Amino acid sequence: MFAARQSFNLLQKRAFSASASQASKVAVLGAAGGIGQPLSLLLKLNPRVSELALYDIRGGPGVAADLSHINTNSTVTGYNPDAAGLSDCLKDSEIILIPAGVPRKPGMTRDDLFNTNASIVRDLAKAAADAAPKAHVLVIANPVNSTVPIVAEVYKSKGVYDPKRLFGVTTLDVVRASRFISQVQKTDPAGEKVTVVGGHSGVTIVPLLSQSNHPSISGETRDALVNRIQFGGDEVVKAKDGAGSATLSMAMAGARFAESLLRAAQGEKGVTEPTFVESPLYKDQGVDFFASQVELGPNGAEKIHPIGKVSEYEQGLIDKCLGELKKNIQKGVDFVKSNP
Ligand SMILES: NC(=O)C1=CN([C@@H]2O[C@H](COP(=O)(O)OP(=O)(O)OC[C@H]3O[C@@H](n4cnc5c(N)ncnc54)[C@H](O)[C@@H]3O)[C@@H](O)[C@H]2O)C=CC1
Ligand SMILES: O=C([O-])CC(=O)C(=O)O
Repeated sequence: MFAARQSFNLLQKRAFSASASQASKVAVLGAAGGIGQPLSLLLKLNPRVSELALYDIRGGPGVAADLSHINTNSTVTGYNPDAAGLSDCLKDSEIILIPAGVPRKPGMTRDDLFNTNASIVRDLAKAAADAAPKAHVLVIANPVNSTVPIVAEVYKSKGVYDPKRLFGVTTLDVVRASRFISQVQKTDPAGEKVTVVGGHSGVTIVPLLSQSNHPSISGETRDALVNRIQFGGDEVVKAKDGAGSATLSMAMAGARFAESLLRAAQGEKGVTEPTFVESPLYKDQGVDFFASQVELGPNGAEKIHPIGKVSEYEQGLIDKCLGELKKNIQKGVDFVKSNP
């Protein structure tokens, strides 16, 4: 408790000493939702954020008023869909996070969300491309494997696509991977770094345990761990029993990714995060987007790291991933072509 209070005080102190030259406006679209609210809270506590702009089809101003009483320096403004609400929210943003969209219920796959979320993401992408074409766009709404290509197609159609500034947020997969492996190995998760590549659903999530601190994990232990990382989202969907999917852990993961981008934008070198981006790694196999470790810089994705050495077992997982991923990506591209 004492340690938690100490680190919170430290965070507050840093908030008050953040320099004005580091002004960064961050917009959250879907800010009143299960992810949007705790994500906005974490961003309000981040001293690198100077202005927080919160948009939702309902409830944005309420969440903003609540957060605006927190005694950190950033301003918080809420926006409704009326008048120029969305474009005012987006204007001058450096980062746009998109958790807008419906979550899963038990028995559903992420792809089952496509019919509802594809058009939500397409419309928000249109507004973002018009109002803040240079912002970094962080797509959280599922199915990420398809919603990221949707944003890319919208930006292309408006002539403003920069692949270095579009990211599918897969941070939760590595957050889970490090937690789950620490539970098996009885270690501190803070020291466990597990690379997870591919996409963000079921078999497209490929943990590379051979590159972790525990490369010798094998047999049933390995299989169970890989399965738990691939289907970790289902655990939460089942436990919430119809009330949605991961929100709090996702908020932490999204805030971590935004913080990494801001650190990189503010000049820090060597900042890397795993993320689903347009990638050369498997383009020769017709897979244009792929998540891997990416070095971030002021202009976004500076360097896409190669996968590195993988075991035969992991190569099998990657092969399975690529087939599914290719279909998911194509579905997003086709959607925008037929529903511009
Ligand atoms: N990338 C990832 O790792 C994860 C992604 N997700 C996804 O994030 C999305 C959001 O999940 P939750 O926050 O739990 O859902 P939620 O239903 O609690 O919140 C969604 C919010 O979006 C808003 N919204 C709907 N249409 C909108 C529009 N056109 N413009 C602006 N706001 C709009 C709703 O009013 C609501 O406040 C889901 O698609 C979910 O599958 C969830 C967890 C992890
Ligand atoms: O499982 C879901 O539907 C939400 C999600 O993407 C995750 O928790 O990884």
